[in-house]
Amino acid sequence: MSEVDQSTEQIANDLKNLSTGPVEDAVEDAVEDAVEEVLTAEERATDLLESSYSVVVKLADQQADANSPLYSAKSFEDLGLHEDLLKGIYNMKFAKPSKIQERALPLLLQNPPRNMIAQSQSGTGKTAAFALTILSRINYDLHAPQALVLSPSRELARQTMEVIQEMGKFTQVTTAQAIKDENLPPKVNSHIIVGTPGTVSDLIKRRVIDAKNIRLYVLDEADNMLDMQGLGDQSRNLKKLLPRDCQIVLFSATWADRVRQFAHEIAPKANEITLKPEELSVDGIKQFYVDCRSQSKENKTQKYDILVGLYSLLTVSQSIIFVKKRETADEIAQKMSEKHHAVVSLHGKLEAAQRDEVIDSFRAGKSKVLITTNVIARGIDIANVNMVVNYDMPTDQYGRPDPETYLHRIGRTGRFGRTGVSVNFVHDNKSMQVMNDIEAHFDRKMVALPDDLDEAEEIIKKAMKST
Ligand SMILES: Nc1ncnc2c1ncn2[C@@H]1O[C@H](COP(=O)(O)OP(=O)(O)OP(=O)(O)O)[C@@H](O)[C@H]1O
Repeated sequence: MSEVDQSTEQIANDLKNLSTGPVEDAVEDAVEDAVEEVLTAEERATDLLESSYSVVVKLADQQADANSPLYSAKSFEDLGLHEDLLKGIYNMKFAKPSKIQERALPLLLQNPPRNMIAQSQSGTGKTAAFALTILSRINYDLHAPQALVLSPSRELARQTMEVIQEMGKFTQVTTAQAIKDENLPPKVNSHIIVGTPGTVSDLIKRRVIDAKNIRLYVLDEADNMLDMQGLGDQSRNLKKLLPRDCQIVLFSATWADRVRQFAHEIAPKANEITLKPEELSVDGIKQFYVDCRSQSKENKTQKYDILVGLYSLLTVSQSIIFVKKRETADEIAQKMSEKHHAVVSLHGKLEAAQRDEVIDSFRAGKSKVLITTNVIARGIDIANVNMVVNYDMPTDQYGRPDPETYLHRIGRTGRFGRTGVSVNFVHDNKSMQVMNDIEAHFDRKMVALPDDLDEAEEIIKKAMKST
């Protein structure tokens, strides 16, 4: 058998291994469903450029010269980016690279390309780091997919696509979104594809996307995707369809130890940028909690009343309320709307078009309060969100504290040095324990708010201004 035949056969086998089920919303459904199923079974958790966090850079190639000016670039020009990209960056009002951009870009852009596993706090500009890498590596004369970016939700895929388009505005780049219900031509020849894993797998399987020229494979929120049952396999199977020398780039704010091992398997010999857990909290986000236990045994009602009591604060700017179940999101949204409070809900059970409508109106500031599940806990970047409420503390499918999800949720505020406040609702001893464990994990104290809501409001308002 010739080499070409062998690799064709390998690809055919790999295609068979890709999930053939309804994979559309696999990642987000997995996040939501896992939690919901177990709950039912049991009866059912400034200026950033001047911030002081330290970054540890581990070079896979120990011979590399860590003192090279490339490893400590101070401006976008120093990175040797093409003029068209510099125009795009400055058009977006980026004056200087953030720390992760400064550290990651020289490693990402080196030749021959090296894999990368990178970590940086939420809202610190990881998207631009991989977007610039992709835009720098595209051969614009070749009209074929050359970079593949996977995101865990359609909302994040759409947002990432917009960033890439804006950054590449002065280039000849062409892009395509591989998300549910997107109208794509029978053969996609755009340079860059951004999508969710299920849809991308399906399109490659149906040969709508030809993977043979892909030279960059980026998993954004990579720990999330690699940690999900089935989806880790899906991401790995997808990788097998890509050329051997494809550069694999994994980004996230969080990397639980158990996931790191998968990361190294999918991105062998990767350069690595890591942070310690205690460096992960964004200083600009002030973290509070309300103890709902003290006032009523009817915890559910009590939580809801407190949320409604905080409504004027929620609408000072924009806010996101995270709940565990889709039903809770809808229930609260409906109850609050009946009281003429302007809130919207977003979760994986909505139709694709509805989801787009909800997030677009929230992004445009037309709605001020968004009630949602973990489906948009990651990556969503909306500058005006200055408050996040954990109506239900984040737990995994076994009911254990989920510090990673906590960090991503609260990271929807305090973006790129902005002001942010997060408020956790504690309604029983278990949720208190979850919160205490998360506090311990990040070595960060959460401040108790007084029972008196007026007083609590004053404290939060002050924190919103002072951070
Ligand atoms: N160098 C820069 N100068 C100014 N603003 C920047 C720069 N880099 C990124 N930003 C802005 O910072 C915000 C956060 O960036 P981004 O969404 O990439 O964060 P992230 O690190 O991916 O966060 P998350 O972990 O939540 O996904 C965006 O609004 C982006 O436009």
